[in-house]
Amino acid sequence: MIDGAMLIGAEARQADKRFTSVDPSTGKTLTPDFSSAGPDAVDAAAALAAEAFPTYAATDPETRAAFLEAITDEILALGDELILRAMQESGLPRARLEGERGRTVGQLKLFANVVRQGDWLDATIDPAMPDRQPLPRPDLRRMNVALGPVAVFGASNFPLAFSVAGGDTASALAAGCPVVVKGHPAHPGTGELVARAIAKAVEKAGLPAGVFSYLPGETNELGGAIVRDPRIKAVGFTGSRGGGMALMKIAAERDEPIPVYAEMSAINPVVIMPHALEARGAALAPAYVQSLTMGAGQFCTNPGLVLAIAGPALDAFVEAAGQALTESAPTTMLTPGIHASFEKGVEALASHAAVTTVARGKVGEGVNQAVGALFRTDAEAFLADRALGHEVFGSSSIVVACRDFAELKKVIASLEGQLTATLQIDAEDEADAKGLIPVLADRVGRILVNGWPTGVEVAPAMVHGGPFPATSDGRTTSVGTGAIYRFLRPVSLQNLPASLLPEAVSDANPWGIARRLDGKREASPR
Ligand SMILES: NC(=O)C1=CN([C@@H]2O[C@H](COP(=O)(O)OP(=O)(O)OC[C@H]3O[C@@H](n4cnc5c(N)ncnc54)[C@H](O)[C@@H]3O)[C@@H](O)[C@H]2O)C=CC1
Ligand SMILES: O=C(O)CCC(=O)C(=O)O
Repeated sequence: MIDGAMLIGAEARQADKRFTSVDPSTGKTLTPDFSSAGPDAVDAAAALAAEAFPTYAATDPETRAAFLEAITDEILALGDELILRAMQESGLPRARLEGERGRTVGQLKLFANVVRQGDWLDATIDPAMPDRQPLPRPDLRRMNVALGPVAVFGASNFPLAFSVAGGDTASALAAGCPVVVKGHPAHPGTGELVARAIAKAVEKAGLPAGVFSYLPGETNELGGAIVRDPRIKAVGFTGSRGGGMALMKIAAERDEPIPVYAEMSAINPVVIMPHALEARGAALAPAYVQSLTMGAGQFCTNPGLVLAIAGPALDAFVEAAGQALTESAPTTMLTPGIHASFEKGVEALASHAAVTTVARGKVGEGVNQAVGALFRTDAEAFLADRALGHEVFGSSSIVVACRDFAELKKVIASLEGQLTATLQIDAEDEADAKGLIPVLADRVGRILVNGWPTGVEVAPAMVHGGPFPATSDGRTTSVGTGAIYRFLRPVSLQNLPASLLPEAVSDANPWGIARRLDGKREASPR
């Protein structure tokens, strides 16, 4: 059911102030209208979350894992209503949204297994050494504990997998943190459906209602009020650099500053190494254009920058890429605002004196259509104007021709922090590529070879992060099992009698988790 409510724990409430969403493919306003949550709702949701925190954080792994799995059941039970609403609100096609639902459910299940397996607790026991000279060693036991209620800002470009029940929510709930979601105003109906599914799972699991609340709204005041609330202890965010920075500032200025894990902007350099360029430059073009234009280019992993050494092989690549882009179909963007900012970004590049427009995609009928754009410049111009390295969110990319390898390295070193870097290499390029790895690792969260950066695997070894401004904290990842560590902190317990020890570090190990005992990894009892 969608009736425009906000969810304060189990309670669906309507706010007097309302907002609407639009179908970006038609520009028409959708029904119903939605509650625009105000300060009272923030206060009530944060109070419930704080009340729920001690009980929820103390749940045993099996209870918490079963709850995460119950959320997946409730999401799947929404059936086609969820997909149809998400299609209407985002302009994304059915197949993409069905895939995204699969990813959302898969992420929750993955975190359920993570919770059961127990490595996230990092349980570490250094037994007492009462006879040690010159001083005895105390009994020390360390484990991770949940931070407290977490605010989650869903992303517009993944209305399921990075939104209400997305990776931030899944990892925070897995860590034992209640979640207050600030719903993205571009897909409030989708958000409400998923929020109601989570609330049902909370109820069925017999957990305190404050484990999850959902606050829809279109104002910056709402987001600010959630982050300012003293009961909120961490923030997960995916969106614009401006939005992420604003929330970081608010969080830092609180009486008690809190961490903000914001994933913001990136242009994801692709380096085509000389032998690969020579041998198969033109052949690389179609896959590059496909990665660039997929989903109207609305991925933070979109390949927005190509670096290579100038010459006939690069010219052939650019020509083939231009040709492929010319044939690319226009695609509906997520919101009128995102479309307008894409057009503005493309216009700024197109009118730049040092930039050539190589090609544009097909122009279509209708509103909010992304027409792909490919540009070319040289390294000197790129290095002289930082604006050329700013993200244009959508299917826009710029090829930078470098004089030689030294200049190419200079361009890489000049880049802001990025989510990804891609190397296209042949066997003969490997020696030079090896030298680039540390330079790239200094700038990005993920380095990939002979692939394309869009499409992030949800896996234990994934890093979807990177130095600022790709994210606000390059020590973390927002995708994959590592995302749980953003919402945990270590606590050391010294000389506690057995009766006071939490299960995770008690001698009996009733949860059967793998631990580190006296510096050595214990064999996993599982
Ligand atoms: N890094 C990424 O993955 C993504 C980046 N973007 C970028 O963001 C632009 C706009 O897209 P949106 O999804 O609308 O992102 P946005 O950053 O404008 O909004 C994201 C969420 O943060 C809230 N918010 C934004 N600014 C705020 C502020 N100053 N104070 C409090 N709350 C605030 C919004 O209400 C929304 O819930 C795109 O054109 C693109 O450049 C968008 C989607 C994903
Ligand atoms: O490419 C993907 O699968 C994920 C990209 C992403 O995280 C984003 O666009 O926000």
